[in-house]
This record gives sequence, C-alpha cells and structure tokens, in this order.
Amino acid sequence: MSNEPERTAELPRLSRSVRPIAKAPVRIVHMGLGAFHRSHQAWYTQHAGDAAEWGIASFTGRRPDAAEVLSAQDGLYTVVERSDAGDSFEVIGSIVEAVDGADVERFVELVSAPLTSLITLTITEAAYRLGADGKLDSQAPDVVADLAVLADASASGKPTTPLGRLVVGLAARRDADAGPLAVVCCDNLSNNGTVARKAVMGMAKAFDAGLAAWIDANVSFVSTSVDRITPRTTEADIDAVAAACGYRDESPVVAEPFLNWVLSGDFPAGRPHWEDAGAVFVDEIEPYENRKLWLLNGAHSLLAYAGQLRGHKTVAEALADDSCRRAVEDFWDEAASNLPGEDLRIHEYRAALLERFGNSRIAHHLAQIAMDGSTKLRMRAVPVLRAERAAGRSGQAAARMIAAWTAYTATATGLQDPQAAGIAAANLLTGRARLEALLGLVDPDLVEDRAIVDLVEGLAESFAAAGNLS
Ligand SMILES: NC(=O)c1ccc[n+]([C@@H]2O[C@H](COP(=O)([O-])OP(=O)(O)OC[C@H]3O[C@@H](n4cnc5c(N)ncnc54)[C@H](O)[C@@H]3O)[C@@H](O)[C@H]2O)c1
Ligand SMILES: O=P(O)(O)OC[C@@H](O)[C@@H](O)[C@H](O)[C@H](O)CO
Repeated sequence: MSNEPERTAELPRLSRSVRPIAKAPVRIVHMGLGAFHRSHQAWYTQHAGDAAEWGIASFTGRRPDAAEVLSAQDGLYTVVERSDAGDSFEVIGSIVEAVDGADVERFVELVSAPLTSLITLTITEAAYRLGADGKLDSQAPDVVADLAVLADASASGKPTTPLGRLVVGLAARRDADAGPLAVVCCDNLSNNGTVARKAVMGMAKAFDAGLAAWIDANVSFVSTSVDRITPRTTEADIDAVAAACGYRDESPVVAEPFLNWVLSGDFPAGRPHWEDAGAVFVDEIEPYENRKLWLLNGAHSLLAYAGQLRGHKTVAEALADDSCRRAVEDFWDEAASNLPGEDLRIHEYRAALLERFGNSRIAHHLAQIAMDGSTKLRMRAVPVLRAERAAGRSGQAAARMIAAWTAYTATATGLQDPQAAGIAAANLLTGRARLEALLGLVDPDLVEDRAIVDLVEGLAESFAAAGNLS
C-alpha cells in the first residue's frame, strides 16, 4: 500500500503472532468496515469487561480492499490516538474476521448463526437510500436491482446494497429459527434506529410480507449517538506507526482522544458490557442525537462548504478563519435555542468542540465531510432552520449552511452525492430556478416557502462574491 521507507521495510507485519491477542467467538456482525467502525465500536468492544466473549466479523461495503489488508493482519490494527500532546498507540483485536461485503454467503451464514446477537452498521447516511420524504427510495437503481434479485429466489444474482444483504441475512435467520437479535445503527442520522428499521422494512415488505412480520417481532433496532472524529488514514500515518511500534501495520486508524456512545433500545440476545468502556444507555436519545448532529456535524458541514469556498482544506484551518468561526458560532446559537438546556450542558459542549475542531494534528479534510451533502443537510441544517422559523426567527445561520452548499455544488468537480445526477441537472439552470431545484433535492418543503428561498438566495449571492459569509 505505501512506498515503505527503508528503515521500516524490514519490520514484521502486524499479526496475532506478533501481538498474541486471542480471538473471541463471532457474536457481532458489522456492515461497513471503515475507519470509524474501527476507532469506535471495535474499540468499545475491546474495552468491555466481557470482551473475550464478543468477536466481530466485519464486512466491507463496496470494495474488498479493507478486508484484504486487515485479513493479512489477522484482523489486528493500531488505533493512533492523536492530540496536541502527541500520539499514543493501541492494538485492537476485537475484529476476528474481516470479509469482503460481496461475500454474501458468509454474511448470511453468520447472521443466521444462533450465537450472533448483534448486527452493527456504519454504512454512511446515503446508503439507507432515503428519499427527500424520509422513506426508502424504491426508485433508486441499486434498490430496484436488489428488489428484483430478492423477488427471484431461483436467480443466481446477489444483492449489492447493504439493505438488500441485511434483508437476505434476516430471512436466513428466520428460516434457521436462530432467534431474535438487535440491529445497532451507528451512522450519523437522527433517529438512526428508526431510519434503519424503516429502510429494512421497506425492502423486506416489497420482498416478503411474512419476513416483514418476523422482523417486526424479532429484530430490535437500537438508536445511537456516536462520536469520535476519525479522518481517513494517510501514508504518513502508516509510516508513523511503523516508526513508533516496531511492526508494519498497513491499516492503522487515527482518531482524536475524545469518544462518546449513547444507545437506546433493546438487546434481545445480549450485548457486550460496553458501559465498562464508557458507553451510556438511555431511554430518551433524541436530545443527545440532536446535540451531536446539529452542533458537531452541522458545524462540520458548514465548515466543509463555506471553508472550501474560502480556500481551506481542513477543519482546523477553516476554524482559524474568523469569518468561518463566526458563522459556526451563529449556527450554534440558533441550534442551542432549540435544544433542551441544562442537562445537555451546551456551553461546555460548545467549548469542547472548539478545542476538538482546533486539534491541528488531526487533518480532517473538508472534502471528505462535504460528501453526500443533500442527505446530510436534511439532518444537520433543515431541522434547525424549521425550528427557528417556527419560533418566529429567520434561521439565517442554518440557511447559510444550505446556501454555502448550493454555491459549493457549482464549483466542486466529481461531487459525491446520492443525488449527484439531480444536482448536475440543477446546475445547468440559472437563477431562482437553479436554487429551487437544488433546495428541492434537500427537502421539497423548502421550495414551498418563498421566504426561505429568498433568504437562501440572498446568502448564496454573498458566496458567489468570493465566499463572503456576511
Ligand atoms: N469518521 C467519523 O469521524 C465518523 C464519526 C461518527 C460517525 N460516523 C459514521 O460512520 C460512517 C462511516 O464513516 P467512516 O469514516 O468509517 O467511512 P469510511 O469511508 O472509512 O467507511 C465507510 C464504510 O461504508 C461502506 N459504504 C460507504 N458507502 C456505501 C454505500 N453507499 N453502500 C454500501 N456501503 C457503503 C464503505 O465501503 C466502508 O466499508 C459515516 O458516514 C458516519 O455516518 C463517522
Ligand atoms: O462521517 P460523516 O460523513 O457522516 O460526517 C463527517 C463528519 O461530520 C463526521 O465524521 C464527524 O467527524 C463525526 O461524526 C464525529 O463523531
């Protein structure tokens, strides 16, 4: 993967013989073997008091690479905790099997095994294939293709979307009479358990009404608020681990020291003692989710679009720009007015965010955060805008995030978004028609409100004038 500097080329590759960590039995199946899963859920599982009972089989989403690299290391990798004070290194061994997501046979085998108690998800917001109305987009080409595969049991085709694979796995679990289990959604979505449930049920119903009823009675969808800033790994990170640890790890993960996990829901087949590692279990998750999605992720999206328009590359760089920082603080003021005050300790949370965002040793690239904006803005900007307007205020700071996105879409090349085709078509239009087409992709209701379109239009014009944020 990297061009190994000479001094590290002779080092042994990280594996369970280099670091003898016993393998726990697979009881968790994960979908979305990315950086975040490894810095968060796998870290919490390793730090649970009963970690020896809980192994994870982790499946990639779209490509086999991550599974191949990790398999060559027996599932082991290094978490590099990075702060201004320096780096610390820990080998994580809770992933006992790393598998290409296209290996649907192995996925089905594990989901239908009675020992499997949990399916965790970090498949990204866009992968839930929700339309602007919040329901499964059954017209999305990959959903249409998977529904066709599911409908024809005799066909040799395999589902390609995570939802299709999950539905096939759950059908096999029902057929094997392997008992209930929990699906734990760890993507940045509001009400993520409910969203996951809707998406799975939407696909299951179209496939087999009996399966939908079985899922309803046997599968618990747990909602979670997840937090740990985890940028993409770089070649320099790989070299830093080699230099510090004395082994070669081709797949380390760099993360900030802060981490947080709030969960709400039932675990009918049990779960690790994640609370030993600091996870918190609550009855009412919405305030925690909104605090995190609006204050942290909302500020991230604002910085991603406004910051890039102003020539910045990372979160820390954009935050050091007074204009961007003011736009963030204004957005936080609006968001905070719509969060229940004391329990959530908003003041402390904001102060901590400024410190976390300012961690300049974490190179968190705005281009990565900017992806899938149409889905993200629906959860990060629109609810605050709506709440502000319902309270008789303008919602200008939330509208600014949307305005920045509209300006960004006109400049970005190779935009990654589930609505990329619609965005490209909108950008062929001009003036008000273009703006309305873009807003409609985020949320059709926005276009119905003339005052909102006026507000966003005025703010977007400022961006066109050299990224002016006022
Ligand atoms: N990185 C973070 O700081 C962070 C923090 C909190 C929550 N999250 C959540 O975790 C998700 C994943 O983040 P990451 O940093 O691990 O990303 P990543 O790119 O490292 O990994 C994403 C994983 O999901 C799969 N995937 C991506 N898009 C898919 C699609 N359309 N269909 C199927 N599979 C798909 C990928 O193949 C990969 O396995 C985020 O989208 C977010 O919801 C991330
Ligand atoms: O991961 P995404 O793409 O949903 O959002 C980008 C960032 O806002 C996000 O990864 C945060 O860093 C993370 O949510 C912090 O816990």
